[in-house]
Parts: sequence; structure tokens; C-alpha cells
Amino acid sequence: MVLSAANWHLLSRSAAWGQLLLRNGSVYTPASGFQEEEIREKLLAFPGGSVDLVKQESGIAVLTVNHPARMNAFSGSMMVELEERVSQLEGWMEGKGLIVQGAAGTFCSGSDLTAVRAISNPQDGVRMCMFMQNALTRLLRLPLFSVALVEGRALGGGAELTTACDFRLMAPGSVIQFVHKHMGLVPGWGGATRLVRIVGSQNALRMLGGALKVDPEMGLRIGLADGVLEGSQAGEESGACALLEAKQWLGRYTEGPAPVIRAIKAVVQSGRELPLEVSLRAERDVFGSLWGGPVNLQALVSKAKHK
Ligand SMILES: CCCC(=O)SCCNC(=O)CCNC(=O)[C@H](O)C(C)(C)COP(=O)(O)OP(=O)(O)OC[C@H]1O[C@@H](n2cnc3c(N)ncnc32)[C@H](O)[C@@H]1OP(=O)(O)O
Repeated sequence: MVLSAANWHLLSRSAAWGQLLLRNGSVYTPASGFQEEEIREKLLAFPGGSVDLVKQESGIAVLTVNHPARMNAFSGSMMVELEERVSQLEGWMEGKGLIVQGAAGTFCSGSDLTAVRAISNPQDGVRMCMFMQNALTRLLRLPLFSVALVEGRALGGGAELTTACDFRLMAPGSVIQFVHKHMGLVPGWGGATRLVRIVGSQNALRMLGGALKVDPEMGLRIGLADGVLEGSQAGEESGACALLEAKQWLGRYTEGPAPVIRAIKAVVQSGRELPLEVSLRAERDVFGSLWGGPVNLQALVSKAKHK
């Protein structure tokens, strides 16, 4: 069976595993009683900043959390924009990689405390948390390799955002800190659940319980960081260099045809989330979509040697 990228996507959307990971990528749906439109309207009442997406021909996109006046804190409208950008990425069949960064040399200081104060009743708080859990779960489930480029600080919800990427790259002097305890909170955007899966429950307990400032050295040691940037430049140039370095770093994983790169992410993602037998079937389906396909046949013809 020879499948184009578009047909591969159709197959993935129709198969059982695809329904789980792609079409029904949200955790909370109208069927489970979640009225997304209601909280969307409330969030839009707290504007400021933006979440910008640039898709490049190389198949790598850059998502920028952009609210420098508030250290890139998420206003309500930015939460809505994040969800919209994730939708755009879900429809981008040529996509292979994604870099998530903050504007102006710092990552993100979590939720905008001005907006949070205005919706501090528990009901709206839980709805906001469900909205963000949906958006970040869909971000992590995208069939492309994602990396959080952490410069400056990733605090609170900003730390949670880093865990919704496949990898984290830290710049020298950067810090990832789950400050929730100091705010009388626990993570609510899915960050605790994802953190346990990344660093294990002991490290997660230490990080959350002590509101630890994780620097690049500690990040590497506990497996939260996947790499540290060299970053010798200062100021604006430093941001451009960091982005270039992140693109080069990601390139080692995204080099190659999109259907294969996306399939690799899909099989790992199903292994991460699904019960063993369901994941094995998913792997079989993805394998079947590539076997005998153009890339596979080309490799056979060229008698590839893996020295
Ligand atoms: C489920 C989600 C849970 C959450 O995310 S709760 C939020 C967790 N985040 C925080 O508590 C961050 C609080 N902010 C800070 O600790 C510090 O501002 C921070 C980020 C270390 C930066 O410190 P400095 O470099 O000294 O800069 P600064 O304090 O003067 O900040 C510059 C301007 O940014 C503002 N800002 C920073 N973080 C914000 C936030 N999360 N929400 C709203 N505004 C925020 C800060 O108020 C200041 O504004 P202004 O210049 O005074 O008008």
C-alpha cells in the first residue's frame, strides 16, 4: 500500500489509535460535560500579548509566547490563541518539528496574575485548567518533534508548558521552577502528571515540594533537560543564536521525509499513553502505512548500509 502524506493522515484519523491520539486529542469534550465556549468567552475578556506561530518550509515551526511586559505571562486571550495555534499545527501535514520559545529572552512566567485574580472562583479556575489541559495535551500529541527552548525563567504555568514538549533545551543561566506551592497551588495545566513521567515521582516530589529552581546542570542530571545551549552572546543576538542552535539541535531528529518523522512520533506517543496491546496495534497500523511506501522502496533500491 503506497500512501501519500495526506492519505497517511486520513488513515491515522480513521484508525482506533488515531481517534484516541488525534481526532479526540482533547481530554475534556462536550460529551464529558465540558463547555469550552463558555470559558473561551471568559478568557477573551482578559486580553494582552499574543501567541505567534511561524511555519517554515523546512517543516520546523516556531511558536512564541509573546507578552514581554509581563515576562510572557499567559493572559486569557493568549490561552485562547494557544489553542488556536495548536489547531493550526494539527492541520499542518508537512510539519516535522516545533520550537516553543518565549519572546525577549525569557520563557514564560505562568498565568497572568491579573487575569487569575479576576477569575479566582474555583469553578472558573477549574474550567481554565481544563481548557489549558486540553490545549497542552493536544500540543504534546502533535505528530512532530517538539522542543521547549528555555531562556531566562519558566515559572509556574511556564514550567508546565515546558513539559508539554518532547524535549527541553536550557540556555545558560535559565531556570525551570514549579512555584505553585508558593502560590498556594499545585500545577493544574497537566504539568504534575507530565513531570512525573519525565523525571519520575521522586524528582517530581522534590521539585514541587521544594519549589526547586532547576538550573541547566540539575536539569540534565534529573532528565528534565535534554541539552544545554552554548549561548555566548548577550542581548537580542543571544535570542537569535539560541533559536538557531535549537533548530540545529532539533534537525538531527527531523531530518528526513515528513511521513516517516511523523510516524516515529506517533508510535512513541502511543507507547507513552496507551495500554500495551492498544499501543502494539497502533504501532502495527503505523508500520503498515509506511511498509512498501515510497520512502521504504527508495531505501530498498538504494541498498542502504548503516555503517
Ligand atoms: C496553573 C498556573 C499557575 C501559575 O502560573 S501562577 C503564576 C506563577 N508565576 C508567578 O507567580 C510569577 C510572579 N512574578 C515574578 O516572580 C517576577 O515578576 C519574575 C517573573 C521572577 C520577574 O522578576 P523581575 O525580573 O524582577 O521583573 P518584575 O517582577 O519587575 O516583572 C516585570 C513585570 O512583569 C510582571 N509580571 C511578571 N510575571 C507576571 C505574571 N505571572 N502575571 C502578571 N504580571 C507578571 C510584573 O508584575 C512586572 O510588571 P510591572 O513592571 O510591575 O508592571
